[in-house]
Amino acid sequence: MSAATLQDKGQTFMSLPDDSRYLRGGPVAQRIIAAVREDAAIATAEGFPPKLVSITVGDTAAVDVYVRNQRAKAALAGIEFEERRFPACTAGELEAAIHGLNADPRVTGIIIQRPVPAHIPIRTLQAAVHPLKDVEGMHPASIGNIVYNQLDLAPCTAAASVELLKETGLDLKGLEVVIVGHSEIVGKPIAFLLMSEGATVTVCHHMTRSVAAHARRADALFVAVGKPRLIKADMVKPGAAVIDIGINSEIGPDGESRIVGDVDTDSVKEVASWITPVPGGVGPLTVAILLRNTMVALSRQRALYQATYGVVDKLAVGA
Ligand SMILES: NC(=O)C1=CN([C@@H]2O[C@H](COP(=O)(O)OP(=O)(O)OC[C@H]3O[C@@H](n4cnc5c(N)ncnc54)[C@H](OP(=O)(O)O)[C@@H]3O)[C@@H](O)[C@H]2O)C=CC1
Ligand SMILES: Nc1nc(=O)c2c([nH]1)NC[C@@H]1CN(c3ccc(C(=O)N[C@@H](CCC(=O)O)C(=O)O)cc3)C=[N+]21
Repeated sequence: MSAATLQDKGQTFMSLPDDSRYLRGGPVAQRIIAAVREDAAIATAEGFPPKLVSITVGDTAAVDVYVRNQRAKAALAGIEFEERRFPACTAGELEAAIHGLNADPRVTGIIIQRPVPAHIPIRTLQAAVHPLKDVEGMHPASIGNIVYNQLDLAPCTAAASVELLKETGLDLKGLEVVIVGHSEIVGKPIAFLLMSEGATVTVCHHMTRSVAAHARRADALFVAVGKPRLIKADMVKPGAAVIDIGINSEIGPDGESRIVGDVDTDSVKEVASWITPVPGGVGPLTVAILLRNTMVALSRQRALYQATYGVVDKLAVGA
C-alpha cells in the first residue's frame, strides 16, 4: 500500500462517522500477543520458558493499571509474570534485589515501574538491570541503541506510540511531528524513533514559550505530560493525527474513578483525522510491546548461552 498523504487521508476520514477517527491499540496489540504466544510456546518446549519480573516501589494509579494488564496479558501470551513489591526500602536493598534477578537464569526480563519515591535514584536502578534483561530499553546502553538506529528493543510506550502513528498510513518521511513532554521514558525516545523514520521533530516541555503555537503546526501530535485535557481543539491542526499517551486517574461525573488521557478527546476529535482513545489507545499496545521485548531479550540470552556452551568440540575436553 502506498503511504497516504495527510491531506487525502484527512479529507476521507473527516467525512466518516466519528468512530473511524479512533486509532485503537487493541487490534495491533492482539496481533503482537498472538505472535509472542507462538514464540513463547516454542521457547518453553525447548527448555527456555520466558519470565518477566516487575519491581514496584512507588504506588500510583497508572502503575496499578499497567501491572494489572501486564499480569493478564503475560498469562495470555504464556509468559510467567511475577510482581515484587517493595513498599519501604532503600536504594541499596533494591539494587541487591536487582542483582539477584540478573543472576537468576530463570528470569528473562526485569521492569522497574516508574515513578519511584524521590529518595531512590531511578537511573541507578535502571543501570543496575543487566542490559540483556532490560526489557524496557532504559539501561544507558539500551537507550543508546536507539540513537544508533538499532530499534529492535525500544522503550515500550515510545514504540507503541510510533506504531500507532504508522497505522494511519501517513508517510513519516518529512512529516511535521510535535511531541509535548520530554521524559526519558516517553518523549525523548519517541523523538529518536521518529527521527530514525525521517520525520521532522519538535519537542516541547514546561519551558516551551507556546506549546499551542508548536502543536498547531503538527501533522502528528504526541502528548505525554500527565495533565488531563491539556490539549484542546484550538491547539490541533485540522486533519492531524493525535497520539494521546497520558494515563490520568480522575473522578467522573458519575462519582466513579476513571482513566483519561492528556487530550480533550471530545473536542479534538472534531478537528483531528485520527486520535488515540484513552483507554483503548497506546496503553494496550505498550503492554504487548513489553511482552515482545521480553521475547527479544530471551533470544539474545539464548544466543549468548549458545555461543558460550554450544560448540563443545572446540574445547580441549579431557586433553
Ligand atoms: N500509555 C502508556 O503506556 C504510558 C503512559 N504514561 C503516561 O504519560 C504521562 C507522562 O508520563 P511521563 O513521561 O512518565 O511523565 P513525566 O512526569 O516524567 O514527564 C512529563 C513531561 O511533561 C512536561 N510538562 C509538564 N507540564 C507541561 C506543560 N504544561 N506543557 C508542556 N510540557 C509539560 C515535563 O516537562 P519538564 O520535565 O520540563 O517539567 C515532562 O517532560 C503520564 O500521564 C503517564 O501516566 C507514561 C508511560 C506509559
Ligand atoms: N517503567 C515504567 N514503564 C512504563 O511504561 C510505565 C511505568 N513505568 N509506570 C506507569 C506508566 C503507565 N503505563 C501504562 C501502560 C499501559 C496501560 C494500559 O494497559 N492501559 C489500558 C487499560 C486501561 C484499564 O485497564 O483500565 C488502556 O489504556 O486501555 C496503562 C498505563 C505505563 N507506564
